[in-house]
Amino acid sequence: MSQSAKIRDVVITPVAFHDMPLLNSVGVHEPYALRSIIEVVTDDAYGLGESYGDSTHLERLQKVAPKLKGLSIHDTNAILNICVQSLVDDTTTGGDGMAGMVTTASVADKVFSPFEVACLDLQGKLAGIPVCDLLGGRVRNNVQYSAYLFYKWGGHPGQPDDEYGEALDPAGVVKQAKKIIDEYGFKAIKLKGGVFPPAQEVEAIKALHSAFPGLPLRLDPNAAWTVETSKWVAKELTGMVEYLEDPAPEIEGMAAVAKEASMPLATNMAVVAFAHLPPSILQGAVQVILSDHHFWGGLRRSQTLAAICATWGIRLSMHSNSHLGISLAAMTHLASATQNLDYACDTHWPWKPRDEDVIVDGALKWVDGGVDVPTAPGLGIELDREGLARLHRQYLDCGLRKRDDTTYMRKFQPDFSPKIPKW
Ligand SMILES: O=C([O-])[C@@H](O)[C@@H](O)[C@H](O)[C@@H](O)C(=O)[O-]
Ligand SMILES: [Mg+2]
Repeated sequence: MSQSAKIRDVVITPVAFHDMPLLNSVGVHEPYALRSIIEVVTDDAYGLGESYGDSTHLERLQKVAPKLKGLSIHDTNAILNICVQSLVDDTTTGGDGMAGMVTTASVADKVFSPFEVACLDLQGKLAGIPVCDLLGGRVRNNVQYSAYLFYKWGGHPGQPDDEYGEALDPAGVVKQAKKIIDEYGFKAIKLKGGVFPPAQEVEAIKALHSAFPGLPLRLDPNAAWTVETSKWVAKELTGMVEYLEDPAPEIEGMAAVAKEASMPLATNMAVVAFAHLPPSILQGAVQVILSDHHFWGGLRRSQTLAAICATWGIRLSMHSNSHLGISLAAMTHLASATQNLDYACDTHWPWKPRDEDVIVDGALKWVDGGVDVPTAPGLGIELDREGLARLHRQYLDCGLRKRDDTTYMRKFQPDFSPKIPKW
């Protein structure tokens, strides 16, 4: 093994960036979102990964990191094995920055993912080729993302309104969509639901349908509806949405809705690990899987998921959570090199302050609702050490150590219940 392919060090830095009060079925986003930034270091270079920033997840990353020293950046199978073995007794669920919405993803896959991405970044740098080439080569030069709308408060309580302001009814949602689309040029729209009674959210989709005729729409209540309610919504929105995302909980609930819904059902909650695929396929529960390399075990395992989906006629989209530029770069390389990942991907990018990131500006270019796939070696991004230090300082000062949308919501609405299904 050449010296420069050997892992000399792994550095994990927790960071926090400002977030807006976005509403969902489990509560509301806190003023800061947490992430972890992973640097895998060789003698000559570094590779970057990004993951969740909750303390439980950070502890898991820290447990694995020292064991990677001395391994080759090409031996990602050995890295995965170390993750599996180190975490075999870890049966705690959650603790990963998903606020209890995704609870059954594999712990080892979540921990492995940022190390794998960082190794691919290094492999690309070493070979002088972009990560998408390591993944089979780009099939698209620009990866499309959707306008990801949220019901939201005007600002965090006690603070002035943010640049997006309030969106609590159909008119507010349409106004938000116009602002986001004007700025980014998105060509598909997703509304995060599960916040208001379903009839109100149906009205919001109808308002979007009139305001943006022809644009593909999606509604995602994060399993806040019963099977019967889901069937009613599906009927109301026939011909208006390209897919309905996680209307009801669990594979069985989705399967029952799928029997009657006219549109495809999509998920990032019921099917979130390889073990969920057989029962879901057997029951015809979902027609679209929202992949997410952060919990499906990295970029290559996401491509394995893509191959399984292609085999079984399941379509692919991409899920997101609040994230920074390293994740956006990784998502973009993956989608550019995965033929059947052809729905516009989700991203929380517009909700992040433009001046808060850990990568040097300019590498990721938004063009016509998508990101141009970087052509520089590796992920095509560089670490902005000043930005990293600033967001790490923010992490230390903000006091948050896990994402907890429910507790934050209860400060203002003490009787709030995150129980699903709600309606
Ligand atoms: O950011 C949020 O509130 C979302 O609800 C997120 O946590 C979900 O995981 C996600 O975007 C989804 O599609 O379910
Ligand atoms: Mg979803």
